[in-house]
Amino acid sequence: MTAHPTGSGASGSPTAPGEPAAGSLLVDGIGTLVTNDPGLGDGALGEIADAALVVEDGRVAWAGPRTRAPAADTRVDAAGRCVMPGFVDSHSHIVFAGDRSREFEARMSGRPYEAGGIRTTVAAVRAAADAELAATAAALLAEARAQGTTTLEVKSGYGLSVADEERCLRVAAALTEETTFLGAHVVPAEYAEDPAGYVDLVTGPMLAACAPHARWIDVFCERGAFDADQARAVLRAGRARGLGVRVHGNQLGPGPGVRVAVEEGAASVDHCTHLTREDVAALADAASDGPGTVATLLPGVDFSTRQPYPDVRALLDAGAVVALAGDCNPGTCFTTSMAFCVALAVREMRMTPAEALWAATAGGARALRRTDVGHLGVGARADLVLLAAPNPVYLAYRPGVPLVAAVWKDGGLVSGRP
Ligand SMILES: N=CN[C@@H](CCC(=O)O)C(=O)O
Ligand SMILES: [Zn+2]
Repeated sequence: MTAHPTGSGASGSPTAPGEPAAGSLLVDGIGTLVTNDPGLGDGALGEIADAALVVEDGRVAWAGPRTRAPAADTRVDAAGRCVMPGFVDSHSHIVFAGDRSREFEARMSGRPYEAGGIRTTVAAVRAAADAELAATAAALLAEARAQGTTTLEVKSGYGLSVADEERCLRVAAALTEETTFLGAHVVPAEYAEDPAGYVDLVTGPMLAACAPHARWIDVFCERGAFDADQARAVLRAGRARGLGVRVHGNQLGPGPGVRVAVEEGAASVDHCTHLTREDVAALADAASDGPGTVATLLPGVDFSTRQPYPDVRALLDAGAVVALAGDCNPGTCFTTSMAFCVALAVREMRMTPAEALWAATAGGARALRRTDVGHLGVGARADLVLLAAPNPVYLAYRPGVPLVAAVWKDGGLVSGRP
């Protein structure tokens, strides 16, 4: 660290928006610092009151009480506000085209959500140019980032042909390293009479074209999409190509999604709206044995589809690892706000504010099997959020209010102003 010998902050102007910090950066005067490192501070969030944090080379170099802070080349004054790790949103479908607001309107008038709505977006994506897909996705990524998301997973799944899935993944890979091949989202209309043929396409030529752009493979294991055997075939083919596996499951009703995910060693099973006692036990067992399968809950989906919320207390009481993610998509949840999801999880699912914030940061990192994000321990990526609030409880306490004042990614200011 380029530290100065004084204990007080060095002088220097705050980093200009978009510019990476040159040299070391001291963020001083932090009212509450959330580190998610219980070795550094109080509780599961590792909270430190009246704190400071030093960034160097894009990583956290020091975190602790401000009275002991080393100086640095540049200083930012948090003026008593909260600093937390950036949100790790481990589930999104932001590469799409078209508009489904009328489908939402119909749903709010009583029509149930059905997986078939996905095909509406598939038709729009197939008709859209790459540049249109890229512009929409980049705008949504910027929107998410301005609200504190510093790691965002992005799936394909609205192309459902070799060429369209491949170009959706190329668009995603230009935005994030957390890309997921979801050719097995639903069976497209042209394969309606031959679902087995579509699984062969996904596990064969489509996977071959998409794997170079993807880190993960995913499957929607649900009535109306893919059954347990089809899901296993998809996940195994992806794993054989070196992809990590994840599953959409138990969204629309009880089903085999969780069981398949745990048995196939998936990093995460997402939705988990309808769980049996056996599902909860399987997720808890998985958590006690190796990296496990994280239960990723998507409360924005349950909100926007008028579904019940998952039984998160059963999961937490049993010892499962829980993440919260946004699932931004045009059909079931068109939000990029992780703060909104945290507020829903607290109010509607009865998570404590600390549980919800952990799940939306460290939990998301676990769901992506990442150790460099989701916390602010020494060595972590300096992905920071400065809140216009003294502590993180405000995320749920002031729902719907834009509380994110500034966002740094890898130590560089990418949104807002300190
Ligand atoms: N459940 C499956 N896929 C998306 C929905 C996509 C859509 O309806 O367009 C989800 O995560 O909710
Ligand atoms: Zn999804």
